[in-house]
Amino acid sequence: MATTRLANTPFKTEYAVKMTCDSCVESVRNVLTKVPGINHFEIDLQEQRVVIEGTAPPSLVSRRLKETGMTVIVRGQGVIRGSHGGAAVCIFESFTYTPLNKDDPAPQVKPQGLARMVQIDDNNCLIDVTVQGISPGYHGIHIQELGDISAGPSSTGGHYNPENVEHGDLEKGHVGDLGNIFVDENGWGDLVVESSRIKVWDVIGRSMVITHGKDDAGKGDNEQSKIDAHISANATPKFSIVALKNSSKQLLSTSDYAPLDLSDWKTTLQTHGAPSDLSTFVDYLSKSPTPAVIIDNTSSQEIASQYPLFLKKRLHVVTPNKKAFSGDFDYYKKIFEEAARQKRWLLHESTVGAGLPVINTLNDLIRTGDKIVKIEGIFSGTLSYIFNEFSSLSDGAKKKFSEIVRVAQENGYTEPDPRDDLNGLDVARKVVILGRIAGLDLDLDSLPVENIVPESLRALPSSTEFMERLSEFDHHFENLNQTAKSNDQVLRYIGVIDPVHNEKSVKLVSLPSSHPFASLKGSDNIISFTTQRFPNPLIIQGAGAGAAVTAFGIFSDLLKIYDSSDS
Ligand SMILES: NC(=O)C1=CN([C@@H]2O[C@H](COP(=O)(O)OP(=O)(O)OC[C@H]3O[C@@H](n4cnc5c(N)ncnc54)[C@H](OP(=O)(O)O)[C@@H]3O)[C@@H](O)[C@H]2O)C=CC1
Ligand SMILES: N[C@@H](CC=O)C(=O)O
Repeated sequence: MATTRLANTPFKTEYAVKMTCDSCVESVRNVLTKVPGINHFEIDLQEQRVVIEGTAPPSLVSRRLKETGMTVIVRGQGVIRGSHGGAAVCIFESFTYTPLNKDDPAPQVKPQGLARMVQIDDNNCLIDVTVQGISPGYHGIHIQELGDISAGPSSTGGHYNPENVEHGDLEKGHVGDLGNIFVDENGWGDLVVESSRIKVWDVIGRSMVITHGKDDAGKGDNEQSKIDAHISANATPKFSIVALKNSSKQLLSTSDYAPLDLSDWKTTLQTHGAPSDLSTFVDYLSKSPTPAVIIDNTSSQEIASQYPLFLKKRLHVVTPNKKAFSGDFDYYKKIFEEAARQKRWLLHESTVGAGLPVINTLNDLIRTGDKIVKIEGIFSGTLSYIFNEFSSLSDGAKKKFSEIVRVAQENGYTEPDPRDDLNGLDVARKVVILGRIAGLDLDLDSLPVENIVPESLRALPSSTEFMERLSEFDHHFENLNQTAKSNDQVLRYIGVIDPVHNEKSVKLVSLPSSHPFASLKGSDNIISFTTQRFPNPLIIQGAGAGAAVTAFGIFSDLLKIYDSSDS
């Protein structure tokens, strides 16, 4: 079954060869006279057709012909005498592909392709695959067990594996393991394989899937490699981190964009990192042979102001950083326009509610034509945690306000400076972000925000000093709490957007215990969307701060890019 072995029975193959002149014909003739197993051939310049009879495998013939620089496609095969063994065609379409800008006059090439399968004799099946519009590099290609493509690759089952063996290569792996197709920098790729294990009549009615990643042919150093190399239709894709930076140092991988060793990344970054330089960092990423995403995990305005540059350099952007989306309104519009122009994603699900699907839900409500009546919620994990701990109607030993703020900081809920939570600015930013998505021309200056940082602590130069002195105000917060409690109420810090009555605010309120916001736990956020379709509000609730859930939100944005990315 090796690709250069001659077939047992002579057969006829027709190739489309892009020949433009007599010298092309001469080159083809030269090649064909040297390939073993060719009994007879005819070359037709006008029809750009070459017909070959013999036992030479088409994979070998087409490889040799392509070495002349001409485009070669296997057009069809058949036996010379006697009955035909059977043939089938599989058309590749991208299940998840959506052009980023449907109005673009020059939309990206839609991923598509074709696999022709011909049973060239009783034993050998020839599969000839051509694809276009796929990201450059190697992609695994498999015949799948099922032909159900109703849910794209995920409904096609596993690799076709009638011999019940481990995942591997064409020789010994699943019968459906065809190896990898190589796609060039223009998005074109082809592959010709011959297999004595595949029979056309066995695979008709099944399906084929081309994966985003390279197939490791079962040679990976993990258990999954023996099953599907982590690239089956349902597997979570793997991303490579090839560049890393903080405000002082950066690490870039080598010219082959191999993943960085992250086992002790903090030390490696500190000890081996080069001085931080955003421009070399972005240049390096922009030259990646596969689609690259820059993840801005800072709260830096400086980084947020560089998004147009990232997008121009054809990088997708994913971020939990609220600055770009809640700052200057013109800049906000500009970055989305640039993203559309460059056909890059600019995703920021975790800017509101960390990993909770808040922005997605709001976008979906609006895109499907719903009318937003009111959005209100507890948008700060920090303030939720603080007031859930500090203000409840149950009795029992309570911690002081300043102690609770310290725990919120230790748990990673707070902004780098907790005053950015307590002053309401972080909630205000989230309210602005949601308001803008809902179509309001909203900005931070026009939003009434209640700042609960005691006045004399606002100008302190460092967050450390602020934390040291916050206890001086424990009695002030305790008084607020007792007043609420005496009315059977609890303190909660909420944000409200009411487009119908043009009201918006961010404030500390007292709510009765029956209110859904009163019974929150931990650092949970709660966001309630009242819409025309949802007069009883659609409510999203769950942890709204902390490393794990924020990383989940970022990861889900990455998956969205992965799912749509063939460019
Ligand atoms: N924590 C949470 O629960 C959530 C956070 N977010 C958002 O996520 C972002 C990060 O928050 P968090 O991880 O808590 O913050 P941290 O302060 O813990 O981390 C910020 C990181 O950004 C780096 N950084 C700052 N400026 C630059 C720069 N100019 N270039 C490169 N790196 C820089 C810092 O590096 P260095 O140490 O060198 O300064 C640090 O590593 C913020 O925008 C926040 O609002 C969103 C949802 C939830
Ligand atoms: N500090 C923020 C983190 C997320 O944006 C919060 O407490 O919610």
